[in-house]
Amino acid sequence: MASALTSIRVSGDDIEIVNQLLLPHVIEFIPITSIEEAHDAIKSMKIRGAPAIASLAALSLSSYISKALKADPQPPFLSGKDALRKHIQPLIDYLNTSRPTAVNLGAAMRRLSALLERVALDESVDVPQAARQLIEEGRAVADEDVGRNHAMAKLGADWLEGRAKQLGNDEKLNVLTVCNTGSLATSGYGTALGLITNLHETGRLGRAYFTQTAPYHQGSRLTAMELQALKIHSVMICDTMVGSLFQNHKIHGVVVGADRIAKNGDTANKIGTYNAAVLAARHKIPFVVVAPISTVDMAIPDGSHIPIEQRPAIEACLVRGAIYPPPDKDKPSQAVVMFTPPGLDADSIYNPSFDVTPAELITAIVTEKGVATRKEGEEVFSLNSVV
Ligand SMILES: CSC[C@H]1O[C@H](OP(=O)(O)O)[C@H](O)[C@@H]1O
Repeated sequence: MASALTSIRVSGDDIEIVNQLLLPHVIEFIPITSIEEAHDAIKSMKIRGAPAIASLAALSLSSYISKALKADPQPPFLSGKDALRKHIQPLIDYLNTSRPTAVNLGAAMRRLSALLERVALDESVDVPQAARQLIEEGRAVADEDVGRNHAMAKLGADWLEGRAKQLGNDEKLNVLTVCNTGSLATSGYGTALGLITNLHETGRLGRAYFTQTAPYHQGSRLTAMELQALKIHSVMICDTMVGSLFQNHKIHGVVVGADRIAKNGDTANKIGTYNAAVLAARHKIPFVVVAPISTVDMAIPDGSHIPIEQRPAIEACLVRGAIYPPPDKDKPSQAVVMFTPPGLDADSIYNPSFDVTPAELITAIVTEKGVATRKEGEEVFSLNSVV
């Protein structure tokens, strides 16, 4: 199978991430040696993608505890259960502030907080054992990701093929995706891009279309690179061309990832997803969300409760070059081009990083547990069977 790119590399306590701000022109792995560096990498989008940022946050906590134990078998925060809880919980809370919309990060941090609470209260577990359990749990968050991506990819691919056949289609499937949901957005294989990869590997894929996904260009910079590495024949379109594509080409499905799915199925995903969903409904094209169970937030009733991250105005003004971030006085970058006249400031730019697609525009929601569809005449989902 063709190699795919890797978002995170782990060797014992050592963590490296590929700096996604430099892709596709520069492939540079940078070490993440502290909780603060992990937080910065997520916030600045050196690493992005809902599952990938959850994995990095969890791994960075594991590495922190493991390295502290190796440096000093009795670090102060291991002097007792209370000290452990008082030291570790603020680190978990801090990691959770790095980006607001993707719920996978919050789910991973809640999972580690719950374990911390359990071991702190469990008198049968001593402090070193508690520390080891936290280390293992953080690593498990990342390790579990690839297997579930393969599972949801197959479930989604099989469902999409079945739906296409129901609609009288026996050709290979042409699908459109938005943003990047592959190995660079996860711990491997991907979610929506995993579904496309499964269709390719099983000889069921016609053509994969993807949008550039301005302003961060996850499509033209990252998805293009991943599909090339996977040797999948694909076609890139500008975000504004989705309607024309649907008017002039046979598309059997739109498959996208998610950052947070509300209890009723409303889904927050990369900006531009809602546009594609409205156009897919107009053209009666199945619209499929592919995401792990950790993306579903059953605590919120609908999409109006999902926090939408507003990104810095400067990011919306740049034509992506080889080198990002924007040039600064110490390191003038030769590759970044300002796309707008100077002087545009935060009040002149609207730059939400995500939008919310209402459940009524979504045909199916796929997790590693199954495929949910809306009941006939229903505008919302019941997701209990897939979480
Ligand atoms: C499987 S990645 C999910 C989700 O994350 C991406 O956002 P970002 O690149 O800003 O982290 C995009 O919305 C993907 O669909």
